Amino acid sequence: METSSIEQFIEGIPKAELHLHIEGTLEPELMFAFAKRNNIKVNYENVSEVKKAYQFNNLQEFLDIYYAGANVLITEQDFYDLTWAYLIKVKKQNVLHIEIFFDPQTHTDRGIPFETVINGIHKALEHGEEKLGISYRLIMSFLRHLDEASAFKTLEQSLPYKDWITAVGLDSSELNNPPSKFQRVFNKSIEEGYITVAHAGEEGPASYIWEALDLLKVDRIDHGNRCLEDEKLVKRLVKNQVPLTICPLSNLELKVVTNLKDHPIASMLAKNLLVTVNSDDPAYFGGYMNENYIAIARALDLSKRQITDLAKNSIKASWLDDTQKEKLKIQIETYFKNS
Ligand SMILES: Nc1ncnc2[nH]cnc12
Ligand SMILES: [Zn+2]
Repeated sequence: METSSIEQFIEGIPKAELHLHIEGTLEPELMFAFAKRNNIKVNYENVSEVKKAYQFNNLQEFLDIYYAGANVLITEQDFYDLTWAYLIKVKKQNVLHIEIFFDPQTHTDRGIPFETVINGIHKALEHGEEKLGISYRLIMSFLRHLDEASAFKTLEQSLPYKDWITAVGLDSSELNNPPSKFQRVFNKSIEEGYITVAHAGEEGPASYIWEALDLLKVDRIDHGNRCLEDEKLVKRLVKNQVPLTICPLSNLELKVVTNLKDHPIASMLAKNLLVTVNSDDPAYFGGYMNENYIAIARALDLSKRQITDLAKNSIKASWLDDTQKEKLKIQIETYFKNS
């Protein structure tokens, strides 16, 4: 049997995506299409001008452009089309399961009803499951630069759609917005039956990861890069096998790391942390799932065995039921053996 290249191996391996903001999949072409049909002015003349503007020195510089981009999303059809375009992309990348974020406040704060947003996304996800065979979970993320009252209002708005939403998350500007700011909202979310996750340790200190674990009772940490600064924290994450949803190209583009060769994923794997590879905001950071896997595999010279373990981690860290997890892990291992 001819052995496949590492790129071919990555392209074909079954995998799950656990850290993806649907608003971060807004490709410039789609931005212009939505702007045109909704009669909205975009700050750029054309696609290449948009791409040129996507140069960031930190998280905040990215967020400013990302929230401006989301202004073109108005109708249920826009949210449907955005989600559908993402599903088509990941289907081609052998992604079998997705657990994705949406940020309701980005839209409700500009007068778009909560129901418009969730109806469009939910409809596309249902069609994706039915027609493309991609299973999914939806995570409603609170914007941490806004106040607790706004998060509580968003939680209230979500309750009629509880059956469509598995978890709540926490994203946006991390520095000076610690998880503790949202402890009461997260407690109430747990009472309502939601699982919890939070972005922590992307730019913020390791103490924010402790807070996410102890105060927000999170099931996974999104990013978590800076956990390595605290040995006691690493021990806790390893012992409880708390998943970290790592986003290599996002880290590079937002200058969380200066070079992928120095990415902490290598020492995370060595320490037996439960790490997964994800795309975060692929339209802004230059790559979906496979591009992220390929970039990190090339930079760190990962073996097919290590890539297989990362793909299996994505299943282990997901909220699929145990039977489905076993089935998919066997599918991934069989792929490895036949490669
Ligand atoms: N990488 C990221 N960190 C925090 N908030 C975000 N919202 C979208 N992408 C994000
Ligand atoms: Zn993110």
